[in-house]
Amino acid sequence: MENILYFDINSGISGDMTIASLLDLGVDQDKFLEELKKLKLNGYQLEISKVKKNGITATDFKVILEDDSHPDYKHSHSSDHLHRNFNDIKDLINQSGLGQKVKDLSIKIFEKVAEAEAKVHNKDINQVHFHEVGAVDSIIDIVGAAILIEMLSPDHIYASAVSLGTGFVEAAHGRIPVPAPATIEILKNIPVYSTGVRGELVTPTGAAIITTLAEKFIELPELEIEKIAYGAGKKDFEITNLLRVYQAKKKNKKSLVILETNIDDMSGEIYSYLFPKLLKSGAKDVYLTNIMMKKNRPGQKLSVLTAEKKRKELEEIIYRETTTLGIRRREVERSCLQRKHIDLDSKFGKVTIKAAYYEGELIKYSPEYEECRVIAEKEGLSLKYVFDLLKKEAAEKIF
Ligand SMILES: O=C([S-])c1cc(C(=O)S)c[n+]([C@@H]2O[C@H](COP(=O)(O)O)[C@@H](O)[C@H]2O)c1
Ligand code: NI
Repeated sequence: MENILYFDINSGISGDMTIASLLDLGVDQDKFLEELKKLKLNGYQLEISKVKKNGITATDFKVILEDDSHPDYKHSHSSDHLHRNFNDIKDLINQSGLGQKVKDLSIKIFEKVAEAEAKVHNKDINQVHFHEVGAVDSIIDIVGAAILIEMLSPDHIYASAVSLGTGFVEAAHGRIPVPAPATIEILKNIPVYSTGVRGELVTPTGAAIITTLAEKFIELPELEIEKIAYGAGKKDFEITNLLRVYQAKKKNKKSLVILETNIDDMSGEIYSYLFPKLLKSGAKDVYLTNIMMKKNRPGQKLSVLTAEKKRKELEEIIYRETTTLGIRRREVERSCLQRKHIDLDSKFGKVTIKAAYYEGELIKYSPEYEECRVIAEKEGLSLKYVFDLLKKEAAEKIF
């Protein structure tokens, strides 16, 4: 089973909503606050409370800024927002006592905001001065989200498509359109939509956090939901302003890819060269099926089963080594038994026994074919005899 976090972004996302929703999952608040203190940042208080939004109980996370005469809260000319650049923020994070994973994740999130700001304002990433996003509350939101993710340590994080909002919002730059330019820049190539709700549902911080965390933006996949949590948004819109997150389990079904191509004009010798080459390069299985093709030509369907990360390399081999001009591909799910390799001290010496378990129960085992073949040849015995003998020995000595 894999641990999954799924963010349901039906009314947008901001930094404080992310923290609130993750806290609402029930993580140890004291430990979270202890970790945050490792960031050498002063001049703020945190308030974590339960609130009701349209009758739904949610966690609210507030950063309350203290007296702005504090050294950590220097005024800018235009507002009470501190102007830090990306390097200042990186230094602040790197000089903290936080764990390396939290530091790396926090910097990655800030980098997204910096890149987006640089693009929008046509500046170099290190020249960008964060306004709102440089302020204490955004640093807390981003580093806090990284701390909570590290504390929860999910195997995978997924999110829904992102609901954006419309209209205009007051920012340090003036009255800017919703989604804010930095927000929509960060959300390029991510599925987004608008239901026409007036208001800024997604902030640059929220966009940067979720695009850094989520592996995929997908509809809710097949999951067993264990906990449902709500993080409250500060503003009230015509919709309930909540970020919902599911903590769930997913059965360990492996997703693989099948590459297929039909071939009617290739010598058999090529296949005998191709098969070991594909297997050595990461194919999990390679097989042929006899087919009757167009123009009544008998042919072969070549099928190659592989993990997605090996797909491109295997496709290149198929293109270079065969006569095909095109390859079909489709994702397939595979379940598999847990397997163990066990050493057997047999009468022929050490032999590997492959054992297979279904939900922890041993259901089959067999001696390794290659090792049996070598023994059969060396001893002048039939392969079947060696197999049967070793299986019996394994039953007596191991199982
Ligand atoms: O300060 C920055 S980086 C900033 C840039 C932009 C652009 O789109 S450009 C917009 N804003 C607005 O500031 C507030 C706060 O955002 P947080 O991410 O800190 O919550 C929000 O309204 C943004 O649209 C800030
Ligand atoms: Ni900006």
